[in-house]
Amino acid sequence: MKEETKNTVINIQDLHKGFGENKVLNGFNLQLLEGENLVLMGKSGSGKSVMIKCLVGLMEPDSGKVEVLGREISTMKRQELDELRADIGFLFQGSALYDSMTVRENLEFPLRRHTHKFDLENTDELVLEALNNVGLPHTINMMPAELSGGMQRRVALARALILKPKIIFYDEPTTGLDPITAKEIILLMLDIQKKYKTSSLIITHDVDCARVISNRMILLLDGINYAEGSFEELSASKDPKVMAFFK
Ligand SMILES: Nc1ncnc2c1ncn2[C@@H]1O[C@H](COP(=O)(O)OP(=O)(O)OP(=O)(O)O)[C@@H](O)[C@H]1O
Repeated sequence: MKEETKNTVINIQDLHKGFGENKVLNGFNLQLLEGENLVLMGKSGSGKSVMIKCLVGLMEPDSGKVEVLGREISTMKRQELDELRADIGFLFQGSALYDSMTVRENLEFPLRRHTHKFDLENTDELVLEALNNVGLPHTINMMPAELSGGMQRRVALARALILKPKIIFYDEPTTGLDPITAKEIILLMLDIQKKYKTSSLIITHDVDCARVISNRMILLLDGINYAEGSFEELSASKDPKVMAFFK
């Protein structure tokens, strides 16, 4: 399929957001196409989290357009936003599993929050399907503390997938993992994209992760989408500011 015929699932145009004198986003643009793995790179403090918060309606932009799955976020009511969030899976930095809950309970949690989308009678089936997707069905009754870091990340991925989201946000999916486990997570992300045709926005500093997973990349610098292109294009750039991302 040609790129221009694909649907745009996220459309951010001319986004501005500042805190007093601190102008964080200064006319930032981003389009995520259906089925695409888009990697967003930006230095610490460049505004990646601020952008994600604007995307899911947790922060109000100063100006600009933010559309997710064809809907303008600023016009949506609280309940509509909640329903939209059921179409978005999150994999946060450091897994963020609930320590006091078993793996099963962790996975059931999003199902209970979004009963409009799923029938709770199918919970067991959905939990097992999600765990099978990440190769960990045997951990269902274990506590997060009993799992290795890589296994916790995979369970967190299963939890992000359980609502069969149209879009997944990955925030530093490989941070804190050894290179082999990081690679396993990246391959799993690729498998999942193939199987469910999800569109993914991946925030990472990990150049290897970006190389393997990205169809396209955006570099966030000085509050704007400073550079955009494939990994090959950007990593061959002679612009010192772009080169700094690939060192
Ligand atoms: N609620 C807030 N109030 C004031 N300033 C904020 C708020 N949230 C974020 N900022 C500021 O916005 C800037 C961007 O922060 P943000 O958390 O988006 O960075 P980031 O790119 O996600 O960084 P990291 O890679 O370290 O997670 C920082 O200067 C931060 O201090």
